[in-house]
Amino acid sequence: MSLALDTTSAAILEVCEVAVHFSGLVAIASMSFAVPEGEIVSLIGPNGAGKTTAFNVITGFLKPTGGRVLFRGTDLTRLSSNRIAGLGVVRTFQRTSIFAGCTVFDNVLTGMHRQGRTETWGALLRLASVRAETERMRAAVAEILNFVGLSHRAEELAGNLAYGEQRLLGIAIALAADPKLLLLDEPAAGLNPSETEAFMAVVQRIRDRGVTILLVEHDMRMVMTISDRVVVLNHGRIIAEGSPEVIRANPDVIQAYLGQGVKHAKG
Ligand SMILES: Nc1ncnc2c1ncn2[C@@H]1O[C@H](COP(=O)(O)OP(=O)(O)OP(=O)(O)O)[C@@H](O)[C@H]1O
Repeated sequence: MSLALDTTSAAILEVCEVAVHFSGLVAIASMSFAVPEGEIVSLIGPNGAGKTTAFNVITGFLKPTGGRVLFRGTDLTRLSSNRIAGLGVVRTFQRTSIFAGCTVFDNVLTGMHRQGRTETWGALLRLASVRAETERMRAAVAEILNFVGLSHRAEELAGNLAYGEQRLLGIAIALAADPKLLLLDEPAAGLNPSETEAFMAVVQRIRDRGVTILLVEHDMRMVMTISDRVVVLNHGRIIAEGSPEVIRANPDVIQAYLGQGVKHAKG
C-alpha cells in the first residue's frame, strides 16, 4: 500500500523504511512516514504497536535494525542522542523526569544546558557559574514558565507541584532545549479532563510558535482535536495515515484500535 505524504509543506522529519528487531521479536517491521514542518502529527495505535520504539529510534536512544531517519535532510541514525537533541529534536518521557528537590525555575534553567539526559548532572554542577553569567537565560526561563502557565510556581520545589503541573514542567524543560521538533510521549497520561484541556491548548500554542510536534497519545479526544495528521501503527506496521476525519472513519483503524473502547475515540 502506498502511504505517500499528501501535503504542501516540507518535511522536517522523514522516517524511511525503519525496522527494529529485538532478538527475534519484530517491534517495527518497516515504517515510513513524514512529519511536515509546523504541524502536529500524532502516532497512535494499540499497546505494543511500536510507538515508543519509534520515538527511541528518532531520538537516537535505539539504533534501528534497518532504515533511516532524516531530520531536515540529516541522517539521525548515525548520531548520538545528545547530538540529535543538539540539532533540535527534543523529547519528553512518559514519566516526567524532574529534579524534585530543585525549584521549578532551576529545573527549566537546567533544561537550557540539556543536550540529552546524560549531561544533566554536568549541567547541574555548572549551574552556579551559568547563573552568574547568563541573565539572558534567566529571562528565557521566565518567558517559558509564563508560556506554560507556571510563573506563579517558579520558586516552588518541583516535588511540591501537583501532577498536572509536573507534566507542564516537563514540557517547559523540553522547551528550554529550544526544540525544532518536539516529541511528546503520552503527555496526557494520568491527567484529569480539565488538565488535559489545558495541556491541549499548550501543545497547540507550541505549534503556533513554530515548533513541529510528534505526539504519541492514547487520549483520542486530544489526538483528534489537535492533530493536523495522524499515523496509525499496528503490530509494527503503518496501517493508515491522514487527517483526523479520515482516520476516524477508516474501518481498519476502527477494527485495530478505535473500536476497542479507546478513551474518547469519538472526540
Ligand atoms: N527493549 C526491548 N526489548 C525487547 N522487546 C521490546 C523492547 N522494547 C519494546 N519491545 C517490544 O516491542 C514492541 C513494541 O513496543 P513499544 O513499547 O514500542 O509499543 P508502544 O506502541 O509504545 O506501546 P504502549 O502504547 O503500550 O506504550 C512490543 O512487543 C514490546 O514488547
